[in-house]
Amino acid sequence: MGEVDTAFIQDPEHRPNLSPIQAEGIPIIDLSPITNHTVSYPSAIESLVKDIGSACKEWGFFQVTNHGVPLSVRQRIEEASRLFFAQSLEEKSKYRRDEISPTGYHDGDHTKNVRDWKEAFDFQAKDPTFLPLTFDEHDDRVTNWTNPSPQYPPHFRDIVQEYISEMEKLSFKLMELIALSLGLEAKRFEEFFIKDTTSYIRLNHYPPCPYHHLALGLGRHTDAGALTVLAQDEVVGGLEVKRKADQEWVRVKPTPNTYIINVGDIIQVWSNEAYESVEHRVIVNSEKERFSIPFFFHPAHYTVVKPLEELTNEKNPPKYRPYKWGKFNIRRRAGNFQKLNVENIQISHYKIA
Ligand SMILES: O=C(O)CCC(=O)C(=O)O
Ligand SMILES: [Fe+2]
Repeated sequence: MGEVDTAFIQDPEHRPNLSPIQAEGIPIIDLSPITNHTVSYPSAIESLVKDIGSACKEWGFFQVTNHGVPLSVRQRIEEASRLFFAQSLEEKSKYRRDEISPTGYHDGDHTKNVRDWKEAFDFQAKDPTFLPLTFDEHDDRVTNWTNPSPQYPPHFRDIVQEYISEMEKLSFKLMELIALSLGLEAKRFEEFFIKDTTSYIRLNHYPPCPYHHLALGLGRHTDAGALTVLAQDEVVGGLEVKRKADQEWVRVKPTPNTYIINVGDIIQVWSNEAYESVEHRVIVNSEKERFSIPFFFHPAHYTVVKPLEELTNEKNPPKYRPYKWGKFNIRRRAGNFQKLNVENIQISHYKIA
């Protein structure tokens, strides 16, 4: 990534704190009541739903154990990610994302107009994925995105696809628990994700950064989708979450074979802010590289997102105007591509004042 480049330098108030607060409080939730089929007491599920509800309310984040995702599937994708990024830039650039085909390799992302110290590879869960061609509200044209197929490492596509299907299974289960925790039917959200999902996986590689005190691996942001399921590197931490209780950045300590879950902007809107999509960011390390793999669980592009009727009433009127998910999504992704002169699209733009 070359020499010191001012594009990476964060404003002083957004620079990392070099003696971070380690988060003890981010709840670790044991999913065995739903993954272990011998456990079928309603009371076990009931307390699980309660724990998920409190975590979503208090943190917007939680970690899961006994999640049912085979460790071997995770190890295979982690290995594939390492092998892919270890190649030369020339090789990786053969699979570079562009405005026409926005999946694949990229290393020039910006978050809030500051460049992120990382490289990444995006892979859609459905191939092809249908999305609006432009973010112009009046343009109904739809396009399809397909995934590139790197030659190396061997079986890359199969490995990634196998992992994605595990992530989808887990996400459907989590959405059921979240629905129950909001007092809704377990399958309330299912219809939005069954057909034409726009979910995708991102392989992230954060190389060591010589000016880690000035730059970030990924600038502060909320996730735009419904849910994110993140596999964080087991050794090199770096994810920081803005603690709702006091607005301090706290570091999420890596725990082997757990997934970090956070609710995204869509759940914030559906729940009419019962649950909030919390800001997070990634710190880089001066010596060690770090890898992570978020899975972004996203509905079909034509989904109109708005506060659910069951969760709003006269006393608690809708806090957001309806918006089309696909338009919002591609506008956000376009903003990450390059430096814009305007602020990137945020969910707050749809807030009813
Ligand atoms: O790398 C991480 O730990 C977090 C990544 C993330 O927040 C994102 O890609 O949206
Ligand atoms: Fe994120």
